Amino acid sequence: MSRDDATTNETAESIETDAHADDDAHTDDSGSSVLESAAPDASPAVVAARADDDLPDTAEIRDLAAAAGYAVVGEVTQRRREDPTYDLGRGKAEDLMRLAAETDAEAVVYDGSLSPGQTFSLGDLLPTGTAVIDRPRLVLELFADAADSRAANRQLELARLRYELPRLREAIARDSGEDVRLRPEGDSRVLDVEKRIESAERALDEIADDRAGRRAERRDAGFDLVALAGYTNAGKSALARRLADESDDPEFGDEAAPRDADLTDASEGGPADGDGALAVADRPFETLATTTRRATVGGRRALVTDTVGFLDGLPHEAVRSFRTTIDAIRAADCALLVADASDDPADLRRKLRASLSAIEATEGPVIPVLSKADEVGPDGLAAAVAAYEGAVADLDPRGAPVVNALRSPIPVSVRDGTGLGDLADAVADALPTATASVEAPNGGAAQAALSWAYDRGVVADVGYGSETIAVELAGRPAVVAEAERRLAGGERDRGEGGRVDGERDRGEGDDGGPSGGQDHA
Ligand SMILES: Nc1nc2c(ncn2[C@@H]2O[C@H](COP(=O)(O)OP(=O)(O)OP(=O)(O)O)[C@@H](O)[C@H]2O)c(=O)[nH]1
Ligand SMILES: [Mg+2]
Repeated sequence: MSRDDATTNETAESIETDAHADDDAHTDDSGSSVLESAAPDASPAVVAARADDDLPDTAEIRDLAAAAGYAVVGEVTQRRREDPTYDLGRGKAEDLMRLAAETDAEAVVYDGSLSPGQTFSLGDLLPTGTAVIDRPRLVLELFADAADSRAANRQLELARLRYELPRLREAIARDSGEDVRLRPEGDSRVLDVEKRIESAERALDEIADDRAGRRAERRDAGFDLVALAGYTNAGKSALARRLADESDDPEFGDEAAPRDADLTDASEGGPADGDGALAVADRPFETLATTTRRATVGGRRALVTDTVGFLDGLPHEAVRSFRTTIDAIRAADCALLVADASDDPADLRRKLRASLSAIEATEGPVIPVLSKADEVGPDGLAAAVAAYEGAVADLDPRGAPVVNALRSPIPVSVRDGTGLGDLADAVADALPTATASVEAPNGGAAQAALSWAYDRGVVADVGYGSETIAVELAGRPAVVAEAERRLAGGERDRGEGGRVDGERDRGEGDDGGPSGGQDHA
């Protein structure tokens, strides 16, 4: 059945084997067909999806399933409103059961969040041994294979426990029937999971506190914090590599980076939180932990943090579990929201909406980056900008105040260098900046202060008079104020920065945390 045929009537639905491998498929009597070639080590799975208004597009769930090690051997899709029992309508769920049996599927990969009740009902309907993997569970499986740092493991554990808890409650309630002794509340297994959730939350709080402390230290050392955010596979890591001071990117042909260029988050106890590798690949969730590297952006000394990608269709709880990513984006002095300009505009809009909803709010400005600009012509770029504007219009600023922090979108290609200069200018413009002019008697003290200021990247110009030096300072407000104090002999108190001009000064405190007041375009 072709997709066009299927969409011609109101209850359009379809059952197919792998549409991308039609050559290998034969059609049987029931209208479903069987795919005969699957990777030998991959588990056969049938993909199922339902959408309210249109026949669902299964490209993304297929990619995710493949990345998690499934070979998609068939597909069942339906346009229909949600059914409370199976999500799919009963007839369609029975079709799914038959197709799963026919293909010996080890799993049904469901493109959506199933309630615990729906998961169990579908599991009961499917052949024994066919697992029900909904979208959030698929993501947990993907991460389970690769999480190898303390933070990533804790986040994964928390997401998994939050996912399991309502399902455990449902299982106990189902077993109990009329038996009042078997009630989920008070059941030792439920209490145990609740306890483990609390402990995982506490552990993550500690990691988050450590990271906040480290952000403050890095700001005190004069660094601007720039975070790369965006949907999975948008091109974040490729851009992070490009911005990093010395790139070791084999794909884009730059020279190798010495390891000490990486600012590892080694105290997290694992390599994935900052081994500096910044892996780039055309698959979802290549990056599973945040990584921070030094960069010079628009003349500013910055630390660029690459983050874990967002994904549409995950419950809020699951997204919240990935705190290190969310925190890094929210607390950055400037975040770059990377979106793939070569995506179909409807997909681009959906992915941007999902990313912005997950971010919710930031402390600093957000620069939208339309990546992979080399893959689209001027019309494609215009369509991407329109999709971006559509996504912003879709969101309510009360629920997602981040939309008020957005600057103008910038098309960028890491491959051919398009837009990188514009991006650097935009970042420099978005970062909190103060300027000051100081004249100090030339001597050992002034030279020491000057060297301190150089180390923190805030010296814009130095003029030598016969007995004085005139220093122009520009950079992070707190650092400029401190440099000015040191140059002036350290007599004045910190707060009385005197001639700090304070353009776009965000009133940054000594802890380096921006405290509001920034102007958003
Ligand atoms: N043509 C083109 N491809 C790009 C560009 N930037 C990234 N890509 C490709 O896009 C794919 C995804 O890039 P990544 O940098 O791994 O994307 P990501 O956002 O870090 O993805 P995750 O870590 O999986 O969330 C890779 O195949 C890159 O080679 C670009 O400027 N042009
Ligand atoms: Mg990445």
